[in-house]
Amino acid sequence: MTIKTVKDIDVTSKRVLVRVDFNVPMNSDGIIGDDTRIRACLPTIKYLIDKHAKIIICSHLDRPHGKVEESLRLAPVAKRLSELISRPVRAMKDCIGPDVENAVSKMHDGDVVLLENLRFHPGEKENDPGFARALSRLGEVYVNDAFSVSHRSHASIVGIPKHLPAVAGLLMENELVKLGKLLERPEKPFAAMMGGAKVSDKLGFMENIINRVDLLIIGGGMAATFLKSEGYRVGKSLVENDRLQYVRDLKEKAKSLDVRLFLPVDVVITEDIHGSSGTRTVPVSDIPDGWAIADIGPRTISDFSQALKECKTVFWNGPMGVFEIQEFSHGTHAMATVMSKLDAVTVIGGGSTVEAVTKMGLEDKMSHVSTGGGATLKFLSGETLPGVAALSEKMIVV
Ligand SMILES: Nc1ncnc2c1ncn2[C@@H]1O[C@H](COP(=O)(O)OP(=O)(O)O)[C@@H](O)[C@H]1O
Ligand SMILES: O=C(OP(=O)(O)O)[C@H](O)COP(=O)(O)O
Repeated sequence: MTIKTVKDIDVTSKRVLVRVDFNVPMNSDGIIGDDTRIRACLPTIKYLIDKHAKIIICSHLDRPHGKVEESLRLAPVAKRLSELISRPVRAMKDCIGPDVENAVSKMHDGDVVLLENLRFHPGEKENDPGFARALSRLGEVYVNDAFSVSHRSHASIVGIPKHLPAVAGLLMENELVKLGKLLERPEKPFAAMMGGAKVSDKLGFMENIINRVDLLIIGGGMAATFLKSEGYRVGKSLVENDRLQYVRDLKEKAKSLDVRLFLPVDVVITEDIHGSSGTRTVPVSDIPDGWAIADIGPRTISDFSQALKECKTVFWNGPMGVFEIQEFSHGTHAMATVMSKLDAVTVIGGGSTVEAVTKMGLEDKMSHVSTGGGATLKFLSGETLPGVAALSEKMIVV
């Protein structure tokens, strides 16, 4: 499939609606913890500025469940973007409606506006046709530069392209080219290391990636569901109780495909995942009721490190523990350090995983830092992302 990019169409003086993923870590004071995802979109935004387009940017932030949450407004992101491109970025109070349409109609060439969090409207997640239509009225051309959310069939991803010429942004193009190479011929052994907290989403993608990898390494918030499926007591750890049989089936499939599965053998536990109480390191068989897994333990770090050292290709998505809290960051830091020293193709993906690796200053030691977590996992499973399928295809003249 050959898709059109922003360079294949005329954007000069046009209203260009750009879907990005500015879902960045931000605290309650609006301080952005890691701006990687904003910087990643700069090539597209700067290209459009150079071409004198009118640039209307839209994004989600976190998961506000279809209603306004003051702490999830995008104004701090507009401020950061403005600093990065050294020009004003107007933050709108909504993403659709007469005020937005009015503001957009008054834009000059080279102006940049950032619409409010798309997920304040339930229509975004529901892919409501009316919401998609209202968004599409703002632009004359649509650019998808949000690779990391293109696994979601949301209105701004698959709905808008029904109404506007739809092309890929330069970040999207870069992700597809780099990850496409990995997908074509991954040098073996190929490992996927999975962690993080979006357990049910990522479990869904695992049954496909398992066909491609030789090793599957499970840590972070994914681990407890696997351990519980083997009969371990996991206290109040993050568990997807309705996916236990799915996980058992997945393990059977791994066995039949000769995929080696690595699970934690010891874990760091806590009574309070937010870090205010003490911690203990225990074998996975000794997790008391009322305690939760917050990180992988030292024996597990050693096992996982040994396993990774055998590999020629490694994809890692999802922190090994609640890395935002220092006591629970050792597993994530250890795996990042090991990956940075491997003689292998190393790909990391996902907002939190990239944040952890960037904070350690190790991003340049990886072969590719993908903005996507779930999206990258789905792409590397060989599935077409709905957001990519929705883009206009290039005509190849033979
Ligand atoms: N054992 C665990 N229990 C609960 N949350 C965890 C655990 N391990 C990691 N996490 C959390 O997972 C979150 C990131 O998950 P996720 O969004 O799936 O990763 P990514 O953004 O890299 O795709 C982090 O905020 C981290 O604190
Ligand atoms: O952070 C994201 O994905 P990731 O956690 O897979 O890296 C994207 O912004 C998608 O967010 P979503 O998983 O709430 O749809």
